[in-house]
Amino acid sequence: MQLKNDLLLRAARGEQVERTPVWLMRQAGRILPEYREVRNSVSGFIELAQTPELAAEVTIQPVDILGVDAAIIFSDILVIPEAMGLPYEMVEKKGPRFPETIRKVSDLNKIKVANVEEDLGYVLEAIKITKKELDGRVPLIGFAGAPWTIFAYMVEGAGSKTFSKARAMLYTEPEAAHQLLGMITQSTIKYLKAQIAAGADIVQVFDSWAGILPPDQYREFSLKYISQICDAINEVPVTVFAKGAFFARKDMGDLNCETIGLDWNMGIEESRRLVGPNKTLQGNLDPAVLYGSAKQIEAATKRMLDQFGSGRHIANLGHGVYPDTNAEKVKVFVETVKAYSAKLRTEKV
Ligand SMILES: Cc1c2[nH]c(c1CCC(=O)O)Cc1[nH]c(c(CCC(=O)O)c1C)Cc1[nH]c(c(CCC(=O)O)c1C)Cc1[nH]c(c(C)c1CCC(=O)O)C2
Repeated sequence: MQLKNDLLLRAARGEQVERTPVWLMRQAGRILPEYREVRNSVSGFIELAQTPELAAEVTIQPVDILGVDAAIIFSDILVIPEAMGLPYEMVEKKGPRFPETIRKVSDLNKIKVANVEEDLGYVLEAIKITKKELDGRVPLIGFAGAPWTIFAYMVEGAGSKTFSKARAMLYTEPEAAHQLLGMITQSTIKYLKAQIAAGADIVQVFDSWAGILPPDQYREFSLKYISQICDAINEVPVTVFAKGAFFARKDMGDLNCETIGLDWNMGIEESRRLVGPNKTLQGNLDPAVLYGSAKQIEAATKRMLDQFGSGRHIANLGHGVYPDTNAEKVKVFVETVKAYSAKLRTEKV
């Protein structure tokens, strides 16, 4: 099916665009009252994510309501550990929890490489329904967690400020760590390929906990596996977002992917120098700017667009939108990107 708005895909591939495409990480979710309504009609997040018709509905809400240039499939990065044999719970107001964890070599017997069609069929079905209902309005983004971030949850068993158990394992059980990272990587490649076969137009890898590793360990235990994923996925453009990995930007410039996500601590001009000219950059407005006035949001968004200039860029926040953000403020961000980038790009030509 021909897309009516393919700005995101063209920007990812480095082609000319009339204006900068814009979407928000975590756009499908609690910032929208319409989401909360659907969410309240079921037992919780997991049931919602596992009901393809409802997952498709909340995936499309931000396209209708916020006017973003892409939909991202409603799911979670933690479906991979579940498909590998470690189920998760979503504890209200606290986040994910794994009753079983991996800490040592023998624990690897509890898990397997995911059987994607069988165990994640509900995500693939949600993608198919979403594609049909979007009817080519905007591209659909598929996603997965980066192996290191998934490892961190599987070992730690929950979110954490330090992920000290996961970090300890890199020293105490490095071989088991590599085995687990390898299994996650294989599962993730199968999963992303299945999402693409089901209709995802582009995929993003989230390394949310990149920033807690020292640079040498980041290279050995994270980038190595992200690089395998990038090499395996050639069907659609790939985006890598590694939160806090400011020290790895130069290495990320060598990844076999189209787009690198920046968080809001990463300087834009410095990132362009480090990453080089051959990648699209995505980001990176501070999500807290959306707590400011409409005037402040407009000014900060314009400043960001000026800094990215006429180079390859997809506008986004520097991390997921905070759940208590007012949706009207998100619209100010989206509208400002659309209007101001169109003006910048016509002036520059
Ligand atoms: C680390 C991570 C997770 N999940 C995700 C990441 C990587 C991105 C990031 O760094 O933010 C990714 C994710 N999670 C969700 C999406 C859906 C699509 C989107 O709108 O971006 C995506 C892309 C839905 C979700 N995932 C979750 C919710 C909230 C559940 C609810 O409705 O109560 C949603 C909408 C739950 C979740 N899931 C996770 C946590 C820590 C939590 C609890 C805290 C929180 O709510 O943010 C793990």
